[in-house]
Amino acid sequence: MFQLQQLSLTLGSHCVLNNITLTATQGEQIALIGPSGAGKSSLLRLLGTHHAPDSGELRLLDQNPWQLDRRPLQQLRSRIGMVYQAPPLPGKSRVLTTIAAGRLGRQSFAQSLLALAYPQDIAGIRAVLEQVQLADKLFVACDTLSGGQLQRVGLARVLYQAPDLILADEPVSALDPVLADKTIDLLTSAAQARRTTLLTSLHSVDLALKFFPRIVGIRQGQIQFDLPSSDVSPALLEALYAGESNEVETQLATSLPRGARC
Ligand SMILES: Nc1ncnc2c1ncn2[C@@H]1O[C@H](COP(=O)(O)OP(=O)(O)OP(=O)(O)O)[C@@H](O)[C@H]1O
Repeated sequence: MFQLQQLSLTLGSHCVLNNITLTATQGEQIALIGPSGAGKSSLLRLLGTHHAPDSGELRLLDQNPWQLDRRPLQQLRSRIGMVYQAPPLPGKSRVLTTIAAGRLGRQSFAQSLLALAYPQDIAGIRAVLEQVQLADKLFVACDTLSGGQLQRVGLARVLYQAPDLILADEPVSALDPVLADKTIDLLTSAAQARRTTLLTSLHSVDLALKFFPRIVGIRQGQIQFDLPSSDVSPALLEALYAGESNEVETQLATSLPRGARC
């Protein structure tokens, strides 16, 4: 499904990912945990092809995205679903249209225009909204929703897209604990039903251990452990989260000269 081999990423003058080796097979469900600034979002964005690595090898759905032309790269991206902490949804757009847009990458330009102007599959869109308990919001504009509701619309859009790989970055950060639990349950169940590979960053270690069979701990841009959840001990977690995130960022910022690479 994806393979990262000794991969490094520098953003600005920060070495944000350093020598990452990570593999996932089809249908695997992995939680990514670690302190703030550890590099979780950067790793997800790199897998989502928003960042190109400085060095190392990346295989994504059996392809190297950075060797593809524009059209095949677009097709590859349409097979990846990103769930964001704050989904970049167009405020004036209705929820119905926003969710219909989840499938645009798989359609022709003409089909896409038609689907946006006159969404056909209203029953299918309503069904995914029901899953995130927002069926009553089908026709409302996105800018009338709360942060937690927007997060769930973003998740519904990816469920509707039905991609081969879901990359979720803090998908429940705006939800209360009960709803967060239900939403991660839904995400993992939906992924399991379709054998979709799922990589999710989470600040809640409890949710990670409860729902994910495999846990990857990341700190200062490096993988600290990659273990079955049953093997993640309190000592490992203490070491992973030791110190302040500010300290981590300061160390990364000061350890490299401006413009340096990992
Ligand atoms: N565009 C950028 N330019 C320069 N540095 C960046 C950029 N994006 C992220 N960083 C830095 O990369 C490091 C990792 O950031 P990232 O957002 O991946 O961490 P994270 O583990 O997701 O943190 P959080 O849990 O707080 O969301 C941080 O030090 C951050 O300041």
